[in-house]
Amino acid sequence: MRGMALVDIPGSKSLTARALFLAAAADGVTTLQRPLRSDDTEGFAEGLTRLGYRVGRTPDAWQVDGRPQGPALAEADVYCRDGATTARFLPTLAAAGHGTYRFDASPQMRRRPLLPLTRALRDLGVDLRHEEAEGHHPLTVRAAGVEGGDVVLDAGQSSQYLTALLLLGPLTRTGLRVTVTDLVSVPYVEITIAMMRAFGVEVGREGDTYVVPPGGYRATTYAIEPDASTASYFFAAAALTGGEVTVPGLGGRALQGDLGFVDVLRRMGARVEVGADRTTVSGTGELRGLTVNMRDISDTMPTLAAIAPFASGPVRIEDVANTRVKECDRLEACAENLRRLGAEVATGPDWIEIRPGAAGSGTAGSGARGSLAGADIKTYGDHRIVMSFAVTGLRVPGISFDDPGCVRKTFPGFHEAFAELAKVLRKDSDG
Ligand SMILES: O=C(O)C1=C[C@@H](OP(=O)(O)O)[C@@H](O)[C@H](O)C1
Ligand SMILES: C=C(OP(=O)(O)O)C(=O)O
Repeated sequence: MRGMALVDIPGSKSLTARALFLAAAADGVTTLQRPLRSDDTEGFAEGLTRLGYRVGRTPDAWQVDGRPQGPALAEADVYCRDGATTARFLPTLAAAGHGTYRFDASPQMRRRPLLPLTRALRDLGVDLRHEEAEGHHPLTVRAAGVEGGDVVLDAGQSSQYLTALLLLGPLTRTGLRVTVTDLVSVPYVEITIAMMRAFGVEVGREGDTYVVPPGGYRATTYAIEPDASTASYFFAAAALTGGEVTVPGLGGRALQGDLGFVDVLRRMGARVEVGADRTTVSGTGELRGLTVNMRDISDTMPTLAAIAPFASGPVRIEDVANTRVKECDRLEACAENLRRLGAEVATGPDWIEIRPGAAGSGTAGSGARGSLAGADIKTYGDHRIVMSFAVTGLRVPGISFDDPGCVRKTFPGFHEAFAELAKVLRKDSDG
């Protein structure tokens, strides 16, 4: 019998970060139900606390006292850890207040860019200075409120720049018009707009221009969906092993574009059912190669790369240049680790191609089950490298990680949860 599992996935990082921003900026007290408890989101909540917001936390819900006028403290020092949402959204929130706010981040996050966002904030009159490298943390915002107006933004590296500005819009005196010259990860902007609506703000669109009215946010009670990027590892596990995984709470109504990863698995041969409020992926034994554009869902690129050697044909993932400026250079990290396992891989500026089976094994086209060998995966402190190659580990014994704990960024309990799933999948394939 095939292994069947119902997997409870923790809350979405992206929804939790946005909800914390919106709650802090809203007029009134907001309750977030089922927020993600992980290093990124706890870092975000801690950052709010450092700015003087009150964030009450119980295991199942967080409560935030909104302050439409901005941070309660006139001075603060905020450490954003590894979280890009924290490092990009919080200085933007602070800009709407009055005071001097310094932001720093981990060495990993310090390396990641934010210049297009800080330039746009400066264009809007915000006094923002980078302390060391231009366009990187640490930085200081001397905030005196934001008037609003028109701004042009290149969000070709990260949609988070646009999200930050959209979230800021209702806190400006006259509203914001943001014209984008380029944009990646579009579904994340759609999440932002949908969540702003839930907090009482309607974002308009005129071609490439996003129009945000002034007037502030309304507090609410907001339930966080399970994290669709996290769910990708569990869905991939089903497709890879011939098992079946159902994730409740993520279905047709979900806001997150990363649930679209199941469409990739469907194209490869898995059976996929997306209900209104749950999604099931069943492996069929077939895993076909494909060429796929992952510009919209690039957090799931490593998930696909990690199962790609088991496909019957080449897997080519395109238009994912911005995965080079995530927690690590994910295209090279995936390629390097796949090669450590013995797979044949090529990369270009914005693509990766993985050939079936092991390099030089002459088994191309057979899926080469079993021909890869275990290795110590170099994680570069990237949670997604660990979680992705844990999926590979369902078929390749002897995989270990130089930093397994970095999953704390989005899913501290990942290893326990994944071991549970592996047990279910293994038990049923044994018996
Ligand atoms: O807005 C967000 O919550 C996110 C946007 C995406 O980043 P980019 O827009 O930089 O691709 C995604 O990779 C990240 O994990 C979360
Ligand atoms: C890229 C990621 O995170 P962030 O940009 O929010 O740090 C991620 O979670 O894969």
